[in-house]
Amino acid sequence: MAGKPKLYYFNGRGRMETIRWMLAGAGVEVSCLLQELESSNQVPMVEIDGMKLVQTRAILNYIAGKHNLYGKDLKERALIDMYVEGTMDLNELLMHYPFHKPEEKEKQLAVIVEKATTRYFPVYEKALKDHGQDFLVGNKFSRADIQVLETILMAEELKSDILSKFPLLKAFKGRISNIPTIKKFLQPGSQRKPLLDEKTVAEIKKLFDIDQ
Ligand SMILES: N[C@@H](CCC(=O)N[C@@H](CS)C(=O)NCC(=O)O)C(=O)O
Repeated sequence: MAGKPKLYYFNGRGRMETIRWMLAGAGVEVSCLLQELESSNQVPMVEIDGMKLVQTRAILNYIAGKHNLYGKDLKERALIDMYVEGTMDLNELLMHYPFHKPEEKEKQLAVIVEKATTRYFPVYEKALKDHGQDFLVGNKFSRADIQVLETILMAEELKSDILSKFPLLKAFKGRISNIPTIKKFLQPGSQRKPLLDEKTVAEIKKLFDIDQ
């Protein structure tokens, strides 16, 4: 039997966090290897099924395909990709937020809130309204549900009422958070990482030579 996937990354969210979410949603346990991470490594890197995979999307696609989280046919996959790519655009802004200078943060938060509430969340709200189902695509739990929930929770950390104009998305958040694998991941002690603190931000900036 193949062992647990090994995750190579720093001890924080970054691009690995969505991979952690995906594996958790699929009910897969992981090992995390932090000590082997150097700035010359391409990360995130995941050792899985005899492969050492880099590139976040390639890793996510593999895990989602392997665990039946990627739709039943090409059309469902296209919809899932569409929702996932949107949420990854927003996630990218949220991920970078802790790295902004204190004096830039207010402006950056306004950009995030504006984009979330006018560009991205309305698409999910409309999809849920139009088909009236519990999940975003194909009436079945998929990676789109996992990734949209991850992004919603990150956005709420910065603005707790960000879903106030999105009642269906709010109900969706409650439903997906209650799926047993996700519920477990949301509890303390899981591999889920907290919002980056200043000390970790400084360490990451140093590791990757980021001057922001
Ligand atoms: N396209 C790659 C981007 C990987 C990436 O940018 N990784 C960051 C850490 S999360 C990094 O290595 N930054 C430092 C650098 O690019 O030199 C992916 O999605 O995995």
